Amino acid sequence: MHADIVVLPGDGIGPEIVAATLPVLEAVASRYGHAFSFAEHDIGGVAIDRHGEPLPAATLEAARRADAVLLGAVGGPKWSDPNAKVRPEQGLLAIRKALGLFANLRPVRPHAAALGASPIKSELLQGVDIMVVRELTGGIYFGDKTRSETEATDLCRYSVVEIERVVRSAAALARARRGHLTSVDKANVLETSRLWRDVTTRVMRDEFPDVTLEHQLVDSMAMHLLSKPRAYDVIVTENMFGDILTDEASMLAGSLGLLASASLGSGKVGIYEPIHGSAPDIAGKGIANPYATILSAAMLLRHSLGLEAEAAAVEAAVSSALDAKVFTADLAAAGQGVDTRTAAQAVVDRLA
Ligand SMILES: NC(=O)c1ccc[n+]([C@@H]2O[C@H](COP(=O)([O-])OP(=O)(O)OC[C@H]3O[C@@H](n4cnc5c(N)ncnc54)[C@H](O)[C@@H]3O)[C@@H](O)[C@H]2O)c1
Ligand SMILES: CC(C)[C@H](C(=O)O)[C@@H](O)C(=O)O
Ligand SMILES: [Mg+2]
Repeated sequence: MHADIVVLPGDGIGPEIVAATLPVLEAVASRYGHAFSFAEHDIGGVAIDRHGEPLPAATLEAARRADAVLLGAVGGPKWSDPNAKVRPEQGLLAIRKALGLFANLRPVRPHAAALGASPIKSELLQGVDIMVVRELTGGIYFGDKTRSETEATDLCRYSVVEIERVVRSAAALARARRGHLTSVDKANVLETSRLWRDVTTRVMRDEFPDVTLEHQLVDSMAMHLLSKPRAYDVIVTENMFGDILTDEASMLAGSLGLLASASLGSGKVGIYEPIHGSAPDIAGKGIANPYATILSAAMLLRHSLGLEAEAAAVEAAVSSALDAKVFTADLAAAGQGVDTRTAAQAVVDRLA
């Protein structure tokens, strides 16, 4: 098949991990007889520097026309002045919203060879396989904001429709997996969470009676996630809770550099990006872990291009590289670790 992939490297380690991932997609294309074309565009801080805005119209237009979007990361100290008028992160939020990507799938599957990198006891991690579905275009991220000399506000708003559609996405995934959905909210305090709980209960009762539903408050969820991670199958939650819980969940896998994501809507185009950020502390050193981005490319093959065998081959190649202890510094023993390109090459070699 032929596919047009828009590539948005962004800032910090973004260009490094994206450059490491494109050869993996090229290797897939050559092994399976596909033709992928890559068109690079600016987003985030680099777009502010070059175009004065974090999401240039040309970037959004290209993304709309593409089959899929592969993104690195945005942001960094250069653009983090609290009084700055425009921020790199606005570009990311704007493209998610503009493309209607309301469901952000973040799989958490600790790999046996990397268990030693996790601060959690290995016996709690065996067999952990969680899919977090984070609502991505609503909630406090997108509500009205105000700021005066003496106070500031961020409005948290959810509509019934916004909750229904993401719960349906998560429940469909649960049905195809182990049949269990955990909905995370703060219904003991927040009105938006009480609506979330009511809508979720109704959708599950009426449309997914075969999927078991459990409600969990977000604070205790943060604890249970580390103390009994095997108890979870699919977790669905609102935007900010999902952001925070998935960075926490990365510690089950051993590194933020291992967690991939797919941002999906009702159309064909999705954005595929690691869950981590631009990692300013290691940017430019060539040592970032590329596996999260490579695994995001696997999700791109699966969800936007429908290439299941190819996606599975990329995942198997990453697993095999991990089995062979091809570890970047975040996974390796102190003072050790291969560079970004070496890790990515190990994946390419296994696909050849
Ligand atoms: N999707 C995105 O583009 C995205 C996501 C999160 C944060 N950010 C932005 O990134 C900037 C930095 O944020 P932060 O430092 O809080 O979070 P971060 O995720 O960039 O980094 C947190 C820690 O994890 C490490 N890390 C992250 N990715 C890694 C990788 N692939 N390999 C090895 N180590 C890795 C970093 O070195 C750092 O120590 C901020 O501007 C933030 O807004 C962007
Ligand atoms: C950079 C930021 C806007 C973003 C988010 O909060 O969605 C990031 O943390 C993520 O997880 O993708
Ligand atoms: Mg985040």
